[in-house]
Amino acid sequence: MGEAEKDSENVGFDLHMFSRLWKIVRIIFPGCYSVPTGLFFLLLFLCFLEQYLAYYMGLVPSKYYKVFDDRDQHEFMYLTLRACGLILSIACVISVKKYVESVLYITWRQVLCRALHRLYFSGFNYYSLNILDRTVDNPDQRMTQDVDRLCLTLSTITTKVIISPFQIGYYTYKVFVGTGWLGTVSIYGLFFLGTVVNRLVMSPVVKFVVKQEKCEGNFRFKHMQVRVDSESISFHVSGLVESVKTNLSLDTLILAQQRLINRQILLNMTRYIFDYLGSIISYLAIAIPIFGGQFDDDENISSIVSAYSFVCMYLVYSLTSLVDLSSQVVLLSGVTHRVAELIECLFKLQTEWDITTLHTSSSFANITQNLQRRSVRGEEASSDSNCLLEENAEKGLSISEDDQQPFNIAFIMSEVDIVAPGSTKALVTNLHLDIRKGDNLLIMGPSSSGKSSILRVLRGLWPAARGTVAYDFPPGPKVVIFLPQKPLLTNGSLLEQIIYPLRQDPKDPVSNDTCENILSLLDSLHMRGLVNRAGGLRNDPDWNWNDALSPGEMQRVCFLRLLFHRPQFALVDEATSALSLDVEEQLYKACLQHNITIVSVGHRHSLKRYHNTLLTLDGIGGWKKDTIYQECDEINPHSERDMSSL
Ligand SMILES: Nc1ncnc2c1ncn2[C@@H]1O[C@H](COP(=O)(O)OP(=O)(O)OP(=O)(O)O)[C@@H](O)[C@H]1O
Repeated sequence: MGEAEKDSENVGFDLHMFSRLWKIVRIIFPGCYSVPTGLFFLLLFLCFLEQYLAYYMGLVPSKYYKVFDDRDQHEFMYLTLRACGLILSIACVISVKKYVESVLYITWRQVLCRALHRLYFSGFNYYSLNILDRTVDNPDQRMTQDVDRLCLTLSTITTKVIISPFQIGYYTYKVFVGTGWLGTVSIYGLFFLGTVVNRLVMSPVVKFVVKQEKCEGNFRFKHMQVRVDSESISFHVSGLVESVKTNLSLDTLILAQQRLINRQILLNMTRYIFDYLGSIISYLAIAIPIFGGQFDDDENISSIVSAYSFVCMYLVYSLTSLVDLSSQVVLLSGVTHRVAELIECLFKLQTEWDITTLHTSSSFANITQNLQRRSVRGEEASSDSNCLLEENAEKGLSISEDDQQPFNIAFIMSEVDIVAPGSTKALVTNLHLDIRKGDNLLIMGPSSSGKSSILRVLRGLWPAARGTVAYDFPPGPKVVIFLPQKPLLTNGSLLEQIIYPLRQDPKDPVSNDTCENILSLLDSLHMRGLVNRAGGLRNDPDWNWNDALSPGEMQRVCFLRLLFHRPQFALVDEATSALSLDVEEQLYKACLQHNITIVSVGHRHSLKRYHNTLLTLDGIGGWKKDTIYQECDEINPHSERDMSSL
């Protein structure tokens, strides 16, 4: 059983649930003067007002009894008018209360989701959570559906829970005055019995809610897979396979729902038993003073019974409505556990990320300072690479916040072992590598030998199993850009694809000159047709770019990012594998012309022409570095074609 499964087995309606709920409450109430706090107190006020009006409304029937007994027509008219006023006020208060409740629910949802997004998109938490750390299932579902249910349930039950003590206290006093201690105790006895039975029945149901939510997430994910990969599935004519698998995840979900429903039978049974017992017990409570002779024979029993039965019933109602909340509390407990688990995991990843970032940048500073010291001492470098490092250090390799400043070294890897997550076998061992300006590096090797993994470790997605990885440069596309193996296209216009990872600021739109540059870049790659298809550069065609473009077009669009941003370093993973050699040459030479230092991962030998160092992995942990000697004109970006347009 996995760690995640063990955790979902250990959930219930207990102290752990309350401590997790408290964490969430601290997020959804960001401060004393925040909107959610204001809305919450307004809601509380409306709830009290509703109760106040309900009390007077409840006494109206008993007053009618008295009016009829007295044959008082004038009082009857007055009472009717008063009742109409009360009805109008209570209807207004309840509808405004429901409105505020809904606004509070969506405000909480926004606050909680934004807090989760902040953590999720901080550093590489989204990557770690989805790829590396598997302790939390379906984070997407937790942030969408579970947060929604949590906020909705919380907004409907919190005020009930808060005003209950006041409501119960007041009606207990009234019942005690009317029926004495025996009536009060019998009502309370019923409530405590109901609470104990409910607590026993409720707690085991929580884990079934958690399981059902998990299956719900898996089911949705399966549908999402089919949506994203519909073309590939169609090529395999594998609709039947996907249909079977989707039905399988549906069946698992239905089974989980059925199990939950089975458990809920008992919960509902106890709930309704206590509901109906409640309606009887109020009359039993009134019977005590009546049969006990507390009222005189000539007293108007029917109006007294009506008045007392109202307070008794209201006390019973207040108590049983707490018990009635059990099914909502079960749901709340289930989603609280799921959302809190996500928050806890994100906090853990955030802490790890902060430590790693601190470690890598301080390692970088230490390494570069050591290099400087060594060069001052005049130590002889033992290898070519050391010579170069020292050369760079002497030039004053300072890491600055300014992304326009030239960076001589972007990354340093020293004695690094790379191990894939969940594996024990090293893909690459004792790797020494520094990515420095002007040294275009090509990484080759058999499939699965760990070529992309080197980029993952450089990017900080995977930790190095041993050794030091150091990098320290400002974020943003002007210093370093990575192009992953799978082209990444976002939603939005063609312009947004090319300026990615920057985004259009609606207040400061991309200038016409920049658009002209982008258009000429697209022209030079014969991609003007795409601009027309997308309805213009700035137009959002509202399509899924991954479905709308061919793999070659996707690679060309992604590569154009490099030529648009012109970073100092570009680390590209098989970014031209779907392109013709012609286009590959055109793109690489443009990069060289713009003085972009390239680190490429690839299989094609044609790539050697654009690099001067070759790192070859042997697939069993070993590696070697060689210099690639070029014919002079081979790497001359101007030799064959004028690249100025790019
Ligand atoms: N997220 C992951 N979790 C666990 N193992 C992984 C993960 N990603 C990759 N691996 C494993 O790491 C190994 C190296 O993968 P990598 O992507 O670095 O290979 P590669 O040399 O780039 O291969 P190719 O040439 O086929 O792209 C593979 O065996 C792969 O299965």
